[in-house]
Amino acid sequence: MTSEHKSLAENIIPSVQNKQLTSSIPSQYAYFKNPGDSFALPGDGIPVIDYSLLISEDTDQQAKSVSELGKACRDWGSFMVKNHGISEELYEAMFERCEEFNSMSDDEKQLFKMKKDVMDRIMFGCSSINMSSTQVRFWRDYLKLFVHPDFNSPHKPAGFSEKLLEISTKQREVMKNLLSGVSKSLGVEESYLYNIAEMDKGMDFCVMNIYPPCPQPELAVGLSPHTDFGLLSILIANGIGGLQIQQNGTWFNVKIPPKYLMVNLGDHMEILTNGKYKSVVHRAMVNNKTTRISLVTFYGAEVNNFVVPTPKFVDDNNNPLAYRGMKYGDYFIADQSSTTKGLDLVRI
Ligand SMILES: O=C(O)CCC(=O)C(=O)O
Ligand SMILES: [Fe+2]
Repeated sequence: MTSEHKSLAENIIPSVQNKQLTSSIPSQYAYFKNPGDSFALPGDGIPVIDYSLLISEDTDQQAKSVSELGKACRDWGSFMVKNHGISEELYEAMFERCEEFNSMSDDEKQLFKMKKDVMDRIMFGCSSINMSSTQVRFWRDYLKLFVHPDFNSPHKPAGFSEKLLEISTKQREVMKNLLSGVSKSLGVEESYLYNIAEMDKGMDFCVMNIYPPCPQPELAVGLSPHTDFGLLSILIANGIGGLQIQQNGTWFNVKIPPKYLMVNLGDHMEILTNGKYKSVVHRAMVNNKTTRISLVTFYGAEVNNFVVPTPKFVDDNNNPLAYRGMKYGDYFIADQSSTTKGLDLVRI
């Protein structure tokens, strides 16, 4: 078993479970150089979209919500969603299963490690997926799953797969309505983004991030700054803070209230809109008290869909073509496995 396939718990935590020995992290996990580098302001101004209004039959209410959504996409590239109709109990039950997964022995978890490449339908691992592409290790374990068009999930712990399927199905509906709202906010037909990216056959990629308590949280990082691939990502966490998003160069702490979803616009929203809406830069912090778990689903195009800026958002004067086209599957593979990542793969 190579060390990157072991979980953090197996690699590091047993040796630090005895708290007397736990004062420092191994040097390859030291990310922040200065104590102020992880500073962020309170994210109280992060927009909140009322989903019930977005899908309301009342056209005035809906138009108001669409306009707020457009502003959130332009100003932040991210927003929270309330009144989405998915029960808090379902998410709580899911996080219980996530904790059970985390408590399984390393040998059990290794059943799900990457066997071939980043297109493996189920992948468990530690730190980042391709160790050679990041110099510093991330303080996290992950379980990556393709959940659409075919649904994949570990067969244990009991109930994990059932709860995840229920969440995937319900969130897909929310994603579809959010894309309708975003399309309307762009002045195009409501099914525009969904159809152009062939989202009915779209690749939904779900990642469970597990960030164990860290003895030096001011030095380590759970995930370094990045943007997500796909049109948008829906993120929930087990009530523990750690996510930070960047707006105009300033970092903000995200506190996701229970019953809310966090939504981040992804690179393919930026590409399709030729930069009118930007994917949001974000990172994950760790703490020294509690294991934080986040569950993120990246909603992207059909794997063979050639994603290219929409002509409507390109003109020779103020909006020259800013990104070259690339097949979604190729972008995903490159982003996950090469040193060139994210929009640098396609920026003109
Ligand atoms: O755990 C978080 O809050 C962030 C996770 C994330 O950004 C990701 O998985 O891409
Ligand atoms: Fe992310």
